[in-house]
Amino acid sequence: MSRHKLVKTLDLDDELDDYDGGGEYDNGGQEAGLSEEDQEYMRRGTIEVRNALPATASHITDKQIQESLWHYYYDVEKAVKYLAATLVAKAAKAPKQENAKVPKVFHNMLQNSTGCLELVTFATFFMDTPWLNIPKDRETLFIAPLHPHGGLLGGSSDGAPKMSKLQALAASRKKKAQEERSSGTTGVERPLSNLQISKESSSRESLSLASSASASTAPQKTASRGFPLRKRKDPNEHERPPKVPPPKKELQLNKAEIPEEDSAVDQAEPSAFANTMFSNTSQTPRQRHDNLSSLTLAANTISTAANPFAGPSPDDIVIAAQSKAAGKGGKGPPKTNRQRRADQIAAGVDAMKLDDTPKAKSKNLDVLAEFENAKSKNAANFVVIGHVDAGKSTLMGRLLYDMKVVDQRTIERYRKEAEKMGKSSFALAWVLDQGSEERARGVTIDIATNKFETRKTSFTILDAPGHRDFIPNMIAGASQADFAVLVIDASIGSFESGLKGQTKEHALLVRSMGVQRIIIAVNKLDTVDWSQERFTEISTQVSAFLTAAGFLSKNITFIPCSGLQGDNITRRSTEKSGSWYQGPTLIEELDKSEPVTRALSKPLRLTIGDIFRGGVQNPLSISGRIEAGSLQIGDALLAQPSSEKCFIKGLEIDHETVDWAVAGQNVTVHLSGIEEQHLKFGDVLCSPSSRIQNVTQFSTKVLAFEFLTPMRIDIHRGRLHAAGRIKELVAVLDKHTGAPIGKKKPRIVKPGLLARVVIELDKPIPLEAPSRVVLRSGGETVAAGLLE
Ligand SMILES: Nc1nc2c(ncn2[C@@H]2O[C@H](COP(=O)(O)OP(=O)(O)OP(=O)(O)O)[C@@H](O)[C@H]2O)c(=O)[nH]1
Repeated sequence: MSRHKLVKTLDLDDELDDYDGGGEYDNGGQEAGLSEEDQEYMRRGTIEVRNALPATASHITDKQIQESLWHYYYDVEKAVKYLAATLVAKAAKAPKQENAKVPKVFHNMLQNSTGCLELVTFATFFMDTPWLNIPKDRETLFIAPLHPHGGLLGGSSDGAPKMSKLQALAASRKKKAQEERSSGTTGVERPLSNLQISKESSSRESLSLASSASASTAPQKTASRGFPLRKRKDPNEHERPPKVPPPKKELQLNKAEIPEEDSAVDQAEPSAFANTMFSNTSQTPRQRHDNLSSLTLAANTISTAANPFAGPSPDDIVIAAQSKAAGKGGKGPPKTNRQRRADQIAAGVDAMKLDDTPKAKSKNLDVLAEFENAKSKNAANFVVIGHVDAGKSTLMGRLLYDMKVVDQRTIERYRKEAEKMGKSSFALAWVLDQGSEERARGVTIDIATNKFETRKTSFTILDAPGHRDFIPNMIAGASQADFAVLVIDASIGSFESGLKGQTKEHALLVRSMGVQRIIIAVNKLDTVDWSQERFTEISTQVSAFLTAAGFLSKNITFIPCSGLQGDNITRRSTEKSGSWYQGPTLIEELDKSEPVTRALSKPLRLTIGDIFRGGVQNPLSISGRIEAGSLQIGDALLAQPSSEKCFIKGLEIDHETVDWAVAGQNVTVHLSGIEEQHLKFGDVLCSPSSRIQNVTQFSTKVLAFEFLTPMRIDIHRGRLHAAGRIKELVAVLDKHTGAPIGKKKPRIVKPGLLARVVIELDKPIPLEAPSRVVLRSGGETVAAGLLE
């Protein structure tokens, strides 16, 4: 039978007849609403209650007994107790008085349901509830507050018998202020006079304010390591008369142009805040800084301008008293309010970084000439890619161990710790997987970098995570790589599943990001008894795929190995069954790396890979790879997209202090004149004279990995991730010539096709041709390509 038929056969009237309305019983006739069973209970209960009640309860009606029985679910004992306590005991008292205590609302409520409320009170109604029968000696004693609250928090203090000291203090200030105002002292003069910071308190402030005007001498480099120390303050500085800062524009205006309080109300000057928010947007960052600092000053001024609080606030008094009490024998006398205010201003100004003069003097080196003369080793970065658990970290751990970068003792320690976690096989991987989550999960999460050197080359390893969830981190690593090492798990089943998984995706990604050379480590060959057949099978399949992906055969090398056992990594395999391989070991193949061409003479581009605080006096530092150009200590930099200027205070390469660095090097830069909030991963540092532009739209030639339509996407360029959308599919392109083919503006681009698309970004980001970008959507890589 269909559901419709079922519905049709329902007789609504019948259904409604059966419905009793959900109520407990009919008010009009209780008996009428009771089932036969209930009626029997009620009859018997009434008799039992009647018998149990004392003779003095003869006035209690059957209806009242039945009400109580109904209420107590036919519990005779409770009903008797209730009736005795209410109707018998209270009968002696004046019913009028009792009723007067029952709130009307309660009357009504009971009237509706029981009709016998005139004898019920709150106390009696709930008297049988156990939590109310508390012995007298255990009852809580409520003590009403001595004085009602009032005054400061908005309540009226009228009628309050006493005021607290704080309230009294505030009230007296308010009064005093009103008196002052009526006697002619304007609210503007006071803050201005407050700005004349007293000699004894203003050394910090004057230092901060004056420092913007005076160019500081470049600090000397520390002899030890890291980067130059901040310029030490003159120890006698605080004894000198303070340099009074040049008055700020807004404040001068206040003083000169507000003659009368009334007119000030009518024709108020724009506030510092308004100036900052609505002034010409074309102003320089420095001007914005100035405005902001004015804002801070004004904010401090405003806080002191409110006359009732011109003196120490009640909080100040309490804090001062506390510090006095706590600070007996402490660090000197508590500061006065004025001193504290001066400190606040100084801190505010400090925070605004008025002083963005370089902290380090440039040696004005000819960096390119220095680089030529240095005859440094060839340097190469390689990214280690492959499907999850292919053995990438283990292989690199082995390499570092064999190259004596990591010692035996460390490996033993890792082995013991890993054993405790039931992951002893991961001991070598722990050399790179340093994070506790990585170790606990046995999975690489973020790029791990490490270094080792051969006679010819200084290598930087970028160990990428294999898990698909961390592909953005892999992209970040790949963007810094000169070539790639693709690790493949040769064990049965793993190679096959890896090929479907990230083996192909990673290889495609690195190729799309400009990597041309790839070394394939066919790993875990120990698990297939060094089968040459397996090695050949894997090599053939992968080679076909890689050439299709655009790698030239001459740039593809296969090496059979076992990272866990160390075969063919830095030494030839000692396995008999592996003797068929006579090719190079991994390290020999790595050492064949050609010197990488560096964009030395191009404008500086340094993408921020990491931001941290550390080192002497906690400077703000970043690290990343210089993609183009060069830099040296003392250079001015511009951070994009924030367009904030900063200065190089110190430089480090491989934990060694250096004076300069060039394209291709991974560098740590200690910065001055910039706050952390103006920097993000993926931001670009450039030279202010040849800045990278922030863009909101760009055209790119991409290889589609998935179907492309006008859709939302994430754009990845190294560490830079940004949200945006494919605004337009311009054309499908010929893979060899790059010329448009088919119809213009296709509605969809199929996987495997090359296409030109226009991307629109949600926010401006620093991008320029010929950057390589990866487009991802819903956790999938949908395309990768080159900015045009
Ligand atoms: N038998 C054998 N096992 C290996 C070899 N290399 C790695 N393994 C094991 O494979 C597992 C995964 O190794 P990892 O080095 O963490 O793999 P990974 O590719 O770095 O993993 P993700 O970075 O998380 O993708 C560990 O249990 C290793 O001990 C090898 O050559 N032979």
